[in-house]
Amino acid sequence: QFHTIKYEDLKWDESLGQGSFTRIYKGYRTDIRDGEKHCTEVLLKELDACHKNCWESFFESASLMSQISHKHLLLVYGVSVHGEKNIMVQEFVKYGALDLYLKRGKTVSVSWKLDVAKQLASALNFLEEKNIVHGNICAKNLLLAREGDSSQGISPFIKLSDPGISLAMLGKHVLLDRIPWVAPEVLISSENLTLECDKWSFGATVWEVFNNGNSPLKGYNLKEVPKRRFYETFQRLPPSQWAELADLINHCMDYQADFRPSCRCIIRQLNSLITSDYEILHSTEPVAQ
Ligand SMILES: N#Cc1ccc(Nc2nc(N)cc(-n3cnc(CCO)c3)n2)cc1
Repeated sequence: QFHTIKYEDLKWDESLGQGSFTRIYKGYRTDIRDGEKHCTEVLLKELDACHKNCWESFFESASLMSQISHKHLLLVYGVSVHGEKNIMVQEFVKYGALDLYLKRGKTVSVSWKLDVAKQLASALNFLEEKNIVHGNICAKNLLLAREGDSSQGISPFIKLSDPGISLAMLGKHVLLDRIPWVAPEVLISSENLTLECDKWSFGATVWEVFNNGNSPLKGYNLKEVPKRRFYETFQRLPPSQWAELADLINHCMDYQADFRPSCRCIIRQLNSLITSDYEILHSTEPVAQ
């Protein structure tokens, strides 16, 4: 169900950070194709040795991404096992995780943000049609392959990363850390992980993109108020001043899973968001009059 890659064909470069129970590195993979030696830039995602009991879930995530291909889904070349090391070899996506890109203070236009939302919605629609639940939709798992340039009319290009270790394997504290991306019903039991949960996470991710990568509950992480209160009191994320966008986000983040919109409905609503007036009224950069 996935390609195995020889450890000796991999070379580690700099460390790029970490995910849940994993560390990521820039790296290179040498392979011989049609008699020629190729050296490809790759992203090496290594499962922490102390969580090696999660290796099945780690490889399940790799296998999921290897079995389906879509332009907005990350390409996973395969996996490599070497002693205690479990490594997923992914395509190296040029600009990395979208949350960090946005936090770095890159000003992007409203239409740039809408393009990203539409691309994520099309990836989700593809998964929904195949009845595949991702389970970890968030801006950190959106990878930016092309920056885009609104002055040249070039749109950004994102790829949805692998879901990583499944929620069922993660401890309660990791699940609490995923509020408000994780759907409320999943917090009760990871058995409740369905396609509808990805709609909830989609809403939280669109909120992040339109709030320049800011964490939705930044002020909330105070110790005295446990994050679970956010769900127990049916709270909502601070609404965007763009009413139609706020409605779409709240519709996706409906506490009733079956009230959440289908992907087709999400795509229709995104396409109906007219950027023109909003762009002029609210854009940060001056719009040519
Ligand atoms: N400076 C810089 C820079 C960093 C990284 C990349 N490239 C890349 N390619 C991938 N396939 C996956 C990731 N990645 C990043 N964070 C996660 C964890 C959350 O999924 C995964 N980054 C490019 C530039």
